[in-house]
Amino acid sequence: MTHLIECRQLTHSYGEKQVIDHLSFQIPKGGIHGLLGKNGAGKTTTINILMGFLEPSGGQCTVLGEPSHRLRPATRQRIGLLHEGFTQYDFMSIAELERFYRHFYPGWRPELFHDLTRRLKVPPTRRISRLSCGQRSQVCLGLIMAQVPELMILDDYSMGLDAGYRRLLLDYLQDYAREYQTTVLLTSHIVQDLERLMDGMLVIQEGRLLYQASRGAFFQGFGQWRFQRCTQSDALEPDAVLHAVEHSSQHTLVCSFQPPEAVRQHLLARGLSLQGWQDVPMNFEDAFLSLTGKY
Ligand SMILES: Nc1ncnc2c1ncn2[C@@H]1O[C@H](COP(=O)(O)OP(=O)(O)OP(=O)(O)O)[C@@H](O)[C@H]1O
Repeated sequence: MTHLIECRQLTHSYGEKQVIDHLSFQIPKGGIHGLLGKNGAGKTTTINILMGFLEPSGGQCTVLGEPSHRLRPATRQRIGLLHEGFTQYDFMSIAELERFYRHFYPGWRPELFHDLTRRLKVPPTRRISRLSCGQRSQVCLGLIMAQVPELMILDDYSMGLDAGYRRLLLDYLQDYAREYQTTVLLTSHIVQDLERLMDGMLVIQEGRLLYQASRGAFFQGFGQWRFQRCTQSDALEPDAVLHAVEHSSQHTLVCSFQPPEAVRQHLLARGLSLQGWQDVPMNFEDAFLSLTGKY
């Protein structure tokens, strides 16, 4: 099996509203993959389908080689899921929860749980319900790491985490994925964190696949340029070459997956003079916003 996840023409509706629209993608074995999109794009719904919590209205979805809505318990054991920092059994203490979980996972590594939770600086006898949101997320991450799953799905893993712990986790997760050969699929709204972390990215918009590529291919292939705004540039619209067009008071900004010279020629052919033409460097957040649109 070369792909741990395969979705083909997936659709899903809540009542009349279709929120996943013929979504097809594959996640190969190995690496850290970002599932990105704006609020309401369909990320959590997709994860709920992958985990079998929702049966898709149409299309196929296989996870670890099995249909996602019919995963066997033994297959589920190979998947570690973080669901927006949520943990059941919040009446248990941190130590009780670790003892409870360890029975379900043959490869349980208590030292990985303790390694991540000893930084909490709260006693292990503290109940989960008495922890802050970020502390609870840290316990959840410890529970998932200790499982040493083949596939780790982290939905909004950064929820409630402070900057220091997020940084620690990014380094930890990269080493962990390499050492234990775990394939990671994650979502986060803190896209600048993902720039260093991800090997591959998958962007969904209104339930459809907008873009999938390796991180390197995205940065190499996607560019942004600006030039002086004029009457002709005000009339520009996205097309086969221009992915997006925006205007500030004095400039027009265009972004594209085409090489700079092809974009220039495309604009010159439309009669633009391209005065002050220059490349606009982008960090990952800029590039993500140019790809998906700001609002
Ligand atoms: N149980 C539900 N019933 C009806 N509509 C729902 C339900 N859950 C989600 N939706 C709608 O489905 C769409 C996709 O929601 P989803 O939670 O999958 O998005 P998301 O990409 O995870 O968003 P966010 O980044 O805000 O967490 C949204 O328009 C949302 O309002």
